[in-house]
Amino acid sequence: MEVRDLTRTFGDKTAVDQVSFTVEPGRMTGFIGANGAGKTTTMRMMMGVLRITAGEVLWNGEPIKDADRAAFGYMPEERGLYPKQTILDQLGYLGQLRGMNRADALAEANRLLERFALGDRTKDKLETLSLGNQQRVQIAAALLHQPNALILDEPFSGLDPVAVDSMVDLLREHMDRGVPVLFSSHQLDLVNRLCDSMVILDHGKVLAAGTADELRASRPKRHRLRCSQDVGWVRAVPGVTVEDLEGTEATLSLDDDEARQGLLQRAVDHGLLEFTDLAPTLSEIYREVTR
Ligand SMILES: Nc1ncnc2c1ncn2[C@@H]1O[C@H](COP(=O)(O)OP(=O)(O)OP(=O)(O)O)[C@@H](O)[C@H]1O
Repeated sequence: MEVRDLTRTFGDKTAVDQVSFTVEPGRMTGFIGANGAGKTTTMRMMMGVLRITAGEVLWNGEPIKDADRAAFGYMPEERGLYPKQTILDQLGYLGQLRGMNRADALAEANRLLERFALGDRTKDKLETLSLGNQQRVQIAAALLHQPNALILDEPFSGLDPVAVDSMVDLLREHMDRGVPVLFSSHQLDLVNRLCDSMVILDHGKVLAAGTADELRASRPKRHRLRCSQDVGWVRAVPGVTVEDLEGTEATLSLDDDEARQGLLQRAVDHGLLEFTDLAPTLSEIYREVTR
Protein backbone atom coordinates (compact mmCIF):
# COMPACT_ATOMS: atom_id res chain seq x y z
CA MET A 1 0.00 0.00 0.00
CA GLU A 2 1.46 3.31 -0.99
CA VAL A 3 0.53 6.96 -0.61
CA ARG A 4 2.10 9.40 -3.00
CA ASP A 5 2.18 13.16 -2.44
CA LEU A 6 -1.08 12.93 -0.55
CA THR A 7 -2.39 16.39 0.32
CA ARG A 8 -5.50 17.67 2.06
CA THR A 9 -6.43 21.25 2.70
CA PHE A 10 -9.24 22.59 4.90
CA GLY A 11 -9.85 26.17 3.72
CA ASP A 12 -6.42 27.74 3.67
CA LYS A 13 -4.97 25.23 6.15
CA THR A 14 -2.90 22.37 4.73
CA ALA A 15 -3.48 19.49 7.17
CA VAL A 16 -1.60 16.89 5.08
CA ASP A 17 1.16 18.17 2.85
CA GLN A 18 2.55 15.95 0.06
CA VAL A 19 2.83 12.91 2.27
CA SER A 20 4.46 9.83 0.72
CA PHE A 21 5.22 6.45 2.28
CA THR A 22 4.78 2.73 1.68
CA VAL A 23 3.31 0.07 3.94
CA GLU A 24 4.90 -3.23 2.94
CA PRO A 25 3.03 -6.54 2.91
CA GLY A 26 3.35 -8.44 6.16
CA ARG A 27 4.83 -5.44 7.90
CA MET A 28 3.60 -3.45 10.84
CA THR A 29 4.15 0.25 10.20
CA GLY A 30 3.72 2.73 13.02
CA PHE A 31 2.36 6.16 12.14
CA ILE A 32 3.50 8.62 14.77
CA GLY A 33 3.17 12.33 15.29
CA ALA A 34 1.89 14.88 17.76
CA ASN A 35 -1.79 15.83 18.11
CA GLY A 36 -2.90 17.52 14.93
CA ALA A 37 0.05 16.21 12.86
CA GLY A 38 -2.35 14.86 10.22
CA LYS A 39 -2.41 11.10 10.92
CA THR A 40 -6.19 10.71 11.04
CA THR A 41 -6.67 12.89 7.97
CA THR A 42 -4.14 10.76 6.04
CA MET A 43 -5.82 7.51 7.10
CA ARG A 44 -9.25 8.85 6.20
CA MET A 45 -8.03 9.70 2.70
CA MET A 46 -6.48 6.25 2.38
CA MET A 47 -9.84 4.72 3.29
CA GLY A 48 -11.76 7.02 0.95
CA VAL A 49 -13.90 8.53 3.71
CA LEU A 50 -12.36 11.96 3.11
CA ARG A 51 -11.82 13.60 -0.25
CA ILE A 52 -8.21 13.82 -1.43
CA THR A 53 -7.10 17.35 -2.39
CA ALA A 54 -4.06 16.11 -4.33
CA GLY A 55 -1.88 13.04 -4.64
CA GLU A 56 -2.92 9.40 -4.76
CA VAL A 57 -3.24 6.14 -2.90
CA LEU A 58 -1.95 3.00 -4.62
CA TRP A 59 -2.78 -0.62 -3.93
CA ASN A 60 -0.56 -3.24 -5.57
CA GLY A 61 0.89 -0.46 -7.73
CA GLU A 62 -2.48 0.70 -9.13
CA PRO A 63 -4.69 3.61 -8.08
CA ILE A 64 -6.86 2.25 -5.29
CA LYS A 65 -10.53 1.45 -5.97
CA ASP A 66 -13.49 1.32 -3.60
CA ALA A 67 -13.61 -2.46 -4.11
CA ASP A 68 -10.03 -2.72 -2.80
CA ARG A 69 -10.93 -0.65 0.24
CA ALA A 70 -13.99 -2.79 0.93
CA ALA A 71 -11.60 -5.65 1.66
CA PHE A 72 -9.58 -3.56 4.14
CA GLY A 73 -10.04 -3.52 7.89
CA TYR A 74 -10.40 0.02 9.22
CA MET A 75 -10.59 1.23 12.76
CA PRO A 76 -11.63 4.87 12.54
CA GLU A 77 -10.79 7.43 15.20
CA GLU A 78 -14.48 8.11 15.78
CA ARG A 79 -15.01 4.34 16.31
CA GLY A 80 -18.67 4.26 15.28
CA LEU A 81 -20.21 1.12 16.74
CA TYR A 82 -23.73 1.27 18.11
CA PRO A 83 -23.81 1.63 21.91
CA LYS A 84 -27.32 0.23 22.32
CA GLN A 85 -26.95 -2.88 20.16
CA THR A 86 -25.65 -6.18 21.50
CA ILE A 87 -22.06 -6.96 20.64
CA LEU A 88 -22.64 -10.14 18.67
CA ASP A 89 -25.55 -8.68 16.70
CA GLN A 90 -23.57 -5.74 15.51
CA LEU A 91 -20.50 -7.77 14.62
CA GLY A 92 -22.76 -10.10 12.65
CA TYR A 93 -24.27 -7.11 10.88
CA LEU A 94 -20.87 -5.55 10.14
CA GLY A 95 -19.60 -8.86 8.78
CA GLN A 96 -22.59 -9.01 6.43
CA LEU A 97 -21.88 -5.44 5.28
CA ARG A 98 -18.43 -6.69 4.31
CA GLY A 99 -19.80 -9.52 2.25
CA MET A 100 -19.78 -12.40 4.77
CA ASN A 101 -22.81 -14.58 5.32
CA ARG A 102 -24.34 -14.10 8.75
CA ALA A 103 -23.42 -17.53 10.11
CA ASP A 104 -19.73 -17.10 9.18
CA ALA A 105 -19.69 -13.56 10.57
CA LEU A 106 -21.18 -14.72 13.88
CA ALA A 107 -18.79 -17.66 14.13
CA GLU A 108 -15.77 -15.43 13.51
CA ALA A 109 -17.12 -12.79 15.90
CA ASN A 110 -17.49 -15.42 18.61
CA ARG A 111 -13.96 -16.65 18.01
CA LEU A 112 -12.47 -13.14 18.21
CA LEU A 113 -14.49 -12.20 21.30
CA GLU A 114 -13.32 -15.40 22.98
CA ARG A 115 -9.71 -14.43 22.23
CA PHE A 116 -10.31 -11.05 23.79
CA ALA A 117 -11.80 -12.67 26.91
CA LEU A 118 -15.25 -11.30 26.03
CA GLY A 119 -16.83 -14.68 25.29
CA ASP A 120 -19.33 -14.25 28.14
CA ARG A 121 -20.38 -10.73 27.09
CA THR A 122 -21.58 -11.41 23.54
CA LYS A 123 -25.23 -10.74 24.37
CA ASP A 124 -24.49 -7.51 26.25
CA LYS A 125 -25.03 -4.05 24.82
CA LEU A 126 -21.80 -2.34 23.79
CA GLU A 127 -22.43 0.58 26.15
CA THR A 128 -22.33 -1.71 29.19
CA LEU A 129 -18.68 -2.58 28.51
CA SER A 130 -15.70 -0.68 29.89
CA LEU A 131 -13.97 1.59 27.34
CA GLY A 132 -11.07 -0.83 26.96
CA ASN A 133 -13.47 -3.69 26.25
CA GLN A 134 -15.41 -1.55 23.74
CA GLN A 135 -12.07 -1.01 22.08
CA ARG A 136 -11.55 -4.77 21.82
CA VAL A 137 -14.91 -5.07 20.07
CA GLN A 138 -13.84 -2.32 17.65
CA ILE A 139 -10.75 -4.31 16.81
CA ALA A 140 -12.81 -7.45 16.31
CA ALA A 141 -14.99 -5.45 13.89
CA ALA A 142 -11.94 -4.48 11.82
CA LEU A 143 -10.61 -8.06 11.66
CA LEU A 144 -13.84 -9.97 11.10
CA HIS A 145 -13.63 -10.43 7.34
CA GLN A 146 -9.96 -11.51 7.00
CA PRO A 147 -8.99 -8.07 5.64
CA ASN A 148 -6.38 -7.57 2.89
CA ALA A 149 -4.90 -4.58 4.69
CA LEU A 150 -5.38 -2.93 8.07
CA ILE A 151 -5.58 0.79 8.76
CA LEU A 152 -5.99 1.34 12.47
CA ASP A 153 -6.31 4.75 14.09
CA GLU A 154 -4.97 4.58 17.66
CA PRO A 155 -5.94 0.92 18.11
CA PHE A 156 -3.99 0.50 21.34
CA SER A 157 -5.20 3.56 23.20
CA GLY A 158 -7.05 2.63 26.35
CA LEU A 159 -5.98 -1.04 26.27
CA ASP A 160 -4.36 -2.70 29.26
CA PRO A 161 -1.03 -4.51 28.65
CA VAL A 162 -2.68 -7.95 28.42
CA ALA A 163 -5.15 -6.67 25.83
CA VAL A 164 -2.28 -5.05 23.88
CA ASP A 165 -0.48 -8.39 23.78
CA SER A 166 -3.51 -10.37 22.63
CA MET A 167 -4.22 -7.76 19.97
CA VAL A 168 -0.61 -7.88 18.78
CA ASP A 169 -0.81 -11.69 18.56
CA LEU A 170 -3.91 -11.34 16.41
CA LEU A 171 -2.34 -8.70 14.18
CA ARG A 172 0.72 -10.90 13.69
CA GLU A 173 -1.51 -13.70 12.40
CA HIS A 174 -2.81 -11.31 9.75
CA MET A 175 0.70 -10.07 8.95
CA ASP A 176 1.78 -13.69 8.48
CA ARG A 177 -0.81 -13.84 5.66
CA GLY A 178 1.02 -10.91 4.05
CA VAL A 179 -1.36 -8.19 5.23
CA PRO A 180 0.15 -4.70 5.51
CA VAL A 181 -0.72 -2.99 8.78
CA LEU A 182 -0.62 0.75 9.38
CA PHE A 183 -1.46 1.99 12.85
CA SER A 184 -1.22 5.38 14.47
CA SER A 185 -0.07 5.81 18.03
CA HIS A 186 1.29 8.26 20.53
CA GLN A 187 2.86 5.44 22.54
CA LEU A 188 6.45 5.49 21.30
CA ASP A 189 7.55 2.57 23.48
CA LEU A 190 4.82 0.46 21.90
CA VAL A 191 5.75 1.54 18.38
CA ASN A 192 9.39 0.74 19.18
CA ARG A 193 8.45 -2.72 20.39
CA LEU A 194 5.95 -3.64 17.70
CA CYS A 195 6.87 -1.97 14.46
CA ASP A 196 9.02 -3.09 11.57
CA SER A 197 8.81 0.39 10.07
CA MET A 198 7.60 3.80 11.07
CA VAL A 199 6.53 7.07 9.56
CA ILE A 200 7.01 10.25 11.57
CA LEU A 201 4.58 13.01 10.67
CA ASP A 202 4.79 16.60 11.87
CA HIS A 203 2.59 19.53 10.82
CA GLY A 204 1.31 17.50 7.89
CA LYS A 205 4.73 16.52 6.53
CA VAL A 206 6.74 13.30 6.71
CA LEU A 207 9.90 14.08 8.66
CA ALA A 208 11.34 10.58 8.58
CA ALA A 209 10.27 7.13 7.40
CA GLY A 210 11.86 3.71 7.33
CA THR A 211 12.77 0.76 9.52
CA ALA A 212 14.09 1.44 13.01
CA ASP A 213 17.60 0.53 11.79
CA GLU A 214 17.34 2.86 8.79
CA LEU A 215 16.16 5.70 10.99
CA ARG A 216 19.00 5.05 13.44
CA ALA A 217 21.55 4.95 10.62
CA SER A 218 20.29 8.30 9.30
CA ARG A 219 20.87 10.05 12.63
CA PRO A 220 24.25 11.43 13.74
CA LYS A 221 26.14 8.82 15.76
CA ARG A 222 26.67 9.49 19.46
CA HIS A 223 29.28 7.91 21.69
CA ARG A 224 30.05 7.52 25.35
CA LEU A 225 33.60 8.07 26.55
CA ARG A 226 34.79 7.07 30.00
CA CYS A 227 38.33 7.53 31.30
CA SER A 228 39.99 7.04 34.68
CA GLN A 229 40.79 10.78 34.76
CA ASP A 230 38.63 13.88 34.25
CA VAL A 231 37.57 14.25 30.58
CA GLY A 232 37.17 18.05 30.48
CA TRP A 233 39.86 18.12 27.77
CA VAL A 234 37.44 16.65 25.18
CA ARG A 235 35.89 20.08 24.64
CA ALA A 236 39.13 21.23 23.00
CA VAL A 237 39.45 18.30 20.55
CA PRO A 238 38.75 19.50 16.97
CA GLY A 239 35.65 17.92 15.39
CA VAL A 240 34.14 16.79 18.71
CA THR A 241 30.76 18.08 19.87
CA VAL A 242 30.11 17.46 23.54
CA GLU A 243 26.51 16.82 24.50
CA ASP A 244 27.01 16.00 28.14
CA LEU A 245 30.05 15.91 30.38
CA GLU A 246 30.39 14.96 34.00
CA GLY A 247 33.75 14.19 35.63
CA THR A 248 35.24 11.15 33.94
CA GLU A 249 32.37 10.57 31.47
CA ALA A 250 31.16 12.37 28.36
CA THR A 251 28.50 11.86 25.68
CA LEU A 252 29.64 13.28 22.37
CA SER A 253 29.45 13.14 18.57
CA LEU A 254 32.27 13.24 16.05
CA ASP A 255 32.55 15.10 12.74
CA ASP A 256 34.76 12.50 11.03
CA ASP A 257 37.44 9.81 11.37
CA GLU A 258 40.10 12.42 12.04
CA ALA A 259 38.14 13.65 15.05
CA ARG A 260 37.77 10.05 16.26
CA GLN A 261 41.54 9.46 15.98
CA GLY A 262 42.35 12.70 17.78
CA LEU A 263 39.90 11.88 20.54
CA LEU A 264 41.04 8.31 21.07
CA GLN A 265 44.75 9.24 21.12
CA ARG A 266 44.15 11.75 23.91
CA ALA A 267 41.78 9.39 25.69
CA VAL A 268 44.50 6.72 25.91
CA ASP A 269 46.72 9.30 27.65
CA HIS A 270 43.92 9.96 30.14
CA GLY A 271 43.25 6.34 31.04
CA LEU A 272 40.64 5.26 28.47
CA LEU A 273 38.18 2.81 30.04
CA GLU A 274 35.29 2.81 27.58
CA PHE A 275 34.34 4.20 24.16
CA THR A 276 30.95 2.95 22.94
CA ASP A 277 28.44 3.81 20.22
CA LEU A 278 25.06 4.84 21.59
CA ALA A 279 22.08 3.63 19.53
CA PRO A 280 19.32 6.23 19.82
CA THR A 281 15.96 4.99 21.04
CA LEU A 282 12.93 5.69 18.89
CA SER A 283 11.85 8.32 21.41
CA GLU A 284 15.17 10.10 20.98
CA ILE A 285 14.91 9.94 17.18
CA TYR A 286 11.36 11.24 17.38
CA ARG A 287 12.32 14.14 19.64
CA GLU A 288 15.32 14.96 17.48
CA VAL A 289 13.46 15.03 14.14
CA THR A 290 10.46 16.94 15.50
CA ARG A 291 12.59 19.50 17.34
N1 LIG B 1 -12.86 18.47 9.09
C1 LIG B 1 -11.87 19.31 9.40
N2 LIG B 1 -11.99 20.65 9.20
C2 LIG B 1 -10.98 21.52 9.48
N3 LIG B 1 -9.78 21.13 9.95
C3 LIG B 1 -9.59 19.82 10.16
C4 LIG B 1 -10.61 18.85 9.90
N4 LIG B 1 -10.11 17.60 10.20
C5 LIG B 1 -8.84 17.82 10.64
N5 LIG B 1 -8.54 19.13 10.61
C6 LIG B 1 -7.25 19.72 11.00
O1 LIG B 1 -6.21 19.02 10.34
C7 LIG B 1 -5.08 18.89 11.20
C8 LIG B 1 -4.70 17.44 11.30
O2 LIG B 1 -5.67 16.75 12.09
P1 LIG B 1 -5.64 15.18 12.32
O3 LIG B 1 -6.87 14.82 13.11
O4 LIG B 1 -5.44 14.50 11.02
O5 LIG B 1 -4.33 15.00 13.22
P2 LIG B 1 -3.85 13.73 14.03
O6 LIG B 1 -2.39 13.59 13.74
O7 LIG B 1 -4.70 12.56 13.75
O8 LIG B 1 -4.06 14.20 15.53
P3 LIG B 1 -4.43 13.36 16.87
O9 LIG B 1 -3.19 12.61 17.23
O10 LIG B 1 -4.76 14.42 17.85
O11 LIG B 1 -5.58 12.47 16.53
C9 LIG B 1 -5.47 19.54 12.52
O12 LIG B 1 -4.95 20.85 12.55
C10 LIG B 1 -6.98 19.54 12.47
O13 LIG B 1 -7.48 20.60 13.23
